[in-house]
Amino acid sequence: MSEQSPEQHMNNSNQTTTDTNDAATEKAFLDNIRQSIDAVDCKIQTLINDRAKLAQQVAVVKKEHLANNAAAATDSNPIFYRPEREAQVLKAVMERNTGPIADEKMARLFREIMSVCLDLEAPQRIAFLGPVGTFTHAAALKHFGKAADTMPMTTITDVFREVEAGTAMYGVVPVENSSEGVVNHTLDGFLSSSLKIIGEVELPIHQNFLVAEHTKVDSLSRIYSHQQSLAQCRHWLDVNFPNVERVAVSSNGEAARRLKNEWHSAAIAGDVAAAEYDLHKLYTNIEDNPSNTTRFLIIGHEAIAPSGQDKTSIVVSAHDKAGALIEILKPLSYHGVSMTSIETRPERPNKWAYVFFIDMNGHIDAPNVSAAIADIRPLVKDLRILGSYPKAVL
Ligand SMILES: C=C(O[C@@H]1C=C(C(=O)O)C=C[C@H]1O)C(=O)O
Repeated sequence: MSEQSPEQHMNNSNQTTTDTNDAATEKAFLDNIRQSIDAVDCKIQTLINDRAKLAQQVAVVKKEHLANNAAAATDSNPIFYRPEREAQVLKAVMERNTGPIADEKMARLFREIMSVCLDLEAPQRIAFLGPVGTFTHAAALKHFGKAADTMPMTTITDVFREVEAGTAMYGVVPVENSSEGVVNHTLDGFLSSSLKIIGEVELPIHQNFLVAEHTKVDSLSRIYSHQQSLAQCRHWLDVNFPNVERVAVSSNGEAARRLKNEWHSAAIAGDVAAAEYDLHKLYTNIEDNPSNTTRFLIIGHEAIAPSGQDKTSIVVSAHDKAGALIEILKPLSYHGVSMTSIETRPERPNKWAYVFFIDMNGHIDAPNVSAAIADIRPLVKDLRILGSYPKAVL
């Protein structure tokens, strides 16, 4: 170390004193603000617990109601989950929000608080199209919150079966993707099941390029993903990894899982898979179409009360005659009900016969919706109401 003159030393120590003073002032400021944060946290914590206690009171009322109506009850367990009420709570949070936290982020915080409150009333078992880390898993967590007990299923049919059997209380299945179209397995599931649609959830599909800690990024020889995700990132892959083999696997979750034992592979998958398998997001939002969205349905047994902003889904089996579809749609227009989607599926086992899945705005309890459906009934071979449910809020 070089010798310093007394003068230099003095200068240095003056400098240090000033720094120390600045640092001390800053620390005092921060300590002060952090004490205020601690005080606010204390209040928030007490209030969240107050909210949870109120939810427990609601649970007691629900149980008493069931006990008092035991003769009429079809099930020995009360229904704790109320999607229409949850949708109203989330909408109210967004409407009264003044910031600086964005409306949707604030609603997501409340989504998690409600999830924990509902879990306290009764843990919710939710079957979803697995494995863990798929977009359907992300949709289940988005809809029910992280306190829900999510159960991965191998196929869409398994999700329907678990909910029918009561092993799971609700199920989450994909129904349509904005670029790839409808998921036929899900629509067909309703043809052989009496389950209802009790909710919907939309998820923007953002893909990440994932690597593990041990991955040698310079020597990649394989990129795993579900074939739909590989297709959604085709252009990005052509530009960035034109010479690396793309391997389609059964799901994005499976793609992420494979990286555990392979140092020369990468995966394309969403955030839930990255977190679940502890992977690093080397590149984010690599999908070619940034507005790519998938819609999922929540299936269950109960009819849902109106939330104020609802949809109704029906499936009709049309007569095999010219103009049948036009006749079916006329009552919707006559009663001022707006149709949000229509899908056609073959009515198996009848060859060349078709069923139509029709979604419309409004709850079945709304006079115009029930009148339109009443007018459609005599025009078709069969009509089933799949459910009325709150429109996706988040
Ligand atoms: C508290 C209730 O039960 C559940 C929990 C909710 C909540 O935490 O706000 C809302 C609806 C239900 O899913 C209720 O029915 O009001």
